[in-house]
Amino acid sequence: MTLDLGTALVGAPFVGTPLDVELPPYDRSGIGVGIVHLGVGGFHRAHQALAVDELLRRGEAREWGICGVGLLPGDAAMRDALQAQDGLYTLVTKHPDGRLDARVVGSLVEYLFAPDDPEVVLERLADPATRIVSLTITEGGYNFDQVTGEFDVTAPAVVADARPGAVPATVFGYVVEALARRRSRDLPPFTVMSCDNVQGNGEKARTVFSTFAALRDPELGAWVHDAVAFPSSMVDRITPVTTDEDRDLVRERLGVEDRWPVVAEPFFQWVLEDRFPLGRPRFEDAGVQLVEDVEPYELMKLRLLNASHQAIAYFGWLSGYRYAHEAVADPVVAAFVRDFMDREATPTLRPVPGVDLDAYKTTLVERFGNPAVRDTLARLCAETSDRIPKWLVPVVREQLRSGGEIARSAAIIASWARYAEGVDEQGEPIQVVDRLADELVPLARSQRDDPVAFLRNPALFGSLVDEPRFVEAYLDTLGSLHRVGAHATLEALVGASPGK
Ligand SMILES: NC(=O)c1ccc[n+]([C@@H]2O[C@H](COP(=O)([O-])OP(=O)(O)OC[C@H]3O[C@@H](n4cnc5c(N)ncnc54)[C@H](O)[C@@H]3O)[C@@H](O)[C@H]2O)c1
Ligand SMILES: O=P(O)(O)OC[C@@H](O)[C@@H](O)[C@H](O)[C@H](O)CO
Repeated sequence: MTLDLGTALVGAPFVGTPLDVELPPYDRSGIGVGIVHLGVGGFHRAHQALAVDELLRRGEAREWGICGVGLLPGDAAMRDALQAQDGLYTLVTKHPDGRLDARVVGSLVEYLFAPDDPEVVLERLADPATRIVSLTITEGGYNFDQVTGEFDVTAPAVVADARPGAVPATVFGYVVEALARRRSRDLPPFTVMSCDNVQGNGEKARTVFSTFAALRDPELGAWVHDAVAFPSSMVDRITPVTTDEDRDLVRERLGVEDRWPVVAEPFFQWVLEDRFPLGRPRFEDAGVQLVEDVEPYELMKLRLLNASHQAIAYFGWLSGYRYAHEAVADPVVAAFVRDFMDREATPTLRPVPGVDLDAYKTTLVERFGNPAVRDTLARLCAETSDRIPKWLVPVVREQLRSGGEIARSAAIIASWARYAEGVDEQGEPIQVVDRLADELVPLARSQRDDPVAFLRNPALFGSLVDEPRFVEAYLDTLGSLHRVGAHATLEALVGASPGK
């Protein structure tokens, strides 16, 4: 028997299913919207929405249901899937030994596709019941300069949204217009909770939203800056892109017909600053760590997990692997990643309360190696210009300042430059998915004649091209990648590690 989330469950009591899937055991009617989430992709559905579902199962948080909002044209597919299923979807947790857990998540009680009716979204945001607006809009969504950290006021979509009376199209236009409406109605502002992999994501969100608001009206900008709370967070759960195989698995092994299930690893972590003037759900009851200062956790995660993902991505792809678990099953790749973590990323970290960093790093390599998750290197190789400058370049800068090692970080950047040439070691094309691909691919191709061409991009690398120690290490790897290929280059890098 197959349970169709689009028909069987809507409006029906979630009891009596013969299937081995946990259904929401709570009554979904009457759950109020207290959170509006912008950017409902895989991650939100595997993480925050799960936490709220957990609270609902405990009989809590009935005023904290989530209204998901898609802002970009590409979100029409999520609208079609979720609206057909009354917001329900299956979350499958994949254990390394092949075991699966599955539950149908019921916390997304509404989904709005903003281009369908911007006014409905604005009024949902401005509604007094909305007390938290959360975001997973990707690193690129914040529209700030990688080096200066400043909001790019020249982006055409931003300029258009800042015009008086504009119908919003960007996240900035929506959030700021809604805040302006609340202010004019004497309503307190909602809390803006960023859940993106951006260092200092709360402060970054404050900067970009208040700068945008000031373009409309300087007084509004000052009010957004001072009156709106922007708690920072560290979020962690590897959530790959859903595939057709995942849909088949959900249908065949679990008996659920789901237009867009989500799959994730078992690990879940969320460390959150406790700054919610209008209140919040009791997230701690769902395993969330509420702390005063999130920064040490963020740095640990972005520099050990996310930067290591980039260490695996291009070397792995050029070595012929297509999945993260395949790449780290190769002892040379695993040794390289661990060396990078130990010798270059770790020295830049502050002590992290309650965390044994050695154990954390060991767990990370195990998580990358989970064969059931099937996280693709293609996902990790995408949009690098929003990732390496944010997660890895700061490591290089700090190590240069302190006289620490930088060979592996330089090698990771060189592996990106080699990958960005758009042709692999067998001469097969590589599809470079990056908002700057049109600029980066020709630059990378020119590096056979002009080896530092790729580095001459201050928006991505600042002045690294003027740092002789960095450039020497970078050129060593790039030359080796061209001469002997990715795997032999990694072997040499690992063999050259002190202590090996
Ligand atoms: N996937 C993971 O393993 C993971 C883990 C931790 C954190 N995250 C964070 O979550 C983000 C999203 O990841 P995902 O796996 O859900 O990706 P996804 O591609 O499934 O979803 C991304 C969502 O963001 C929206 N979006 C993208 N750019 C936007 C913009 N400029 N303005 C407004 N909306 C925009 C998209 O329309 C989509 O709804 C990541 O970039 C990262 O910051 C992801
Ligand atoms: O999704 P992004 O763009 O932030 O980065 C790619 C991965 O490194 C990231 O998604 C990790 O899987 C995630 O941060 C694990 O919690």
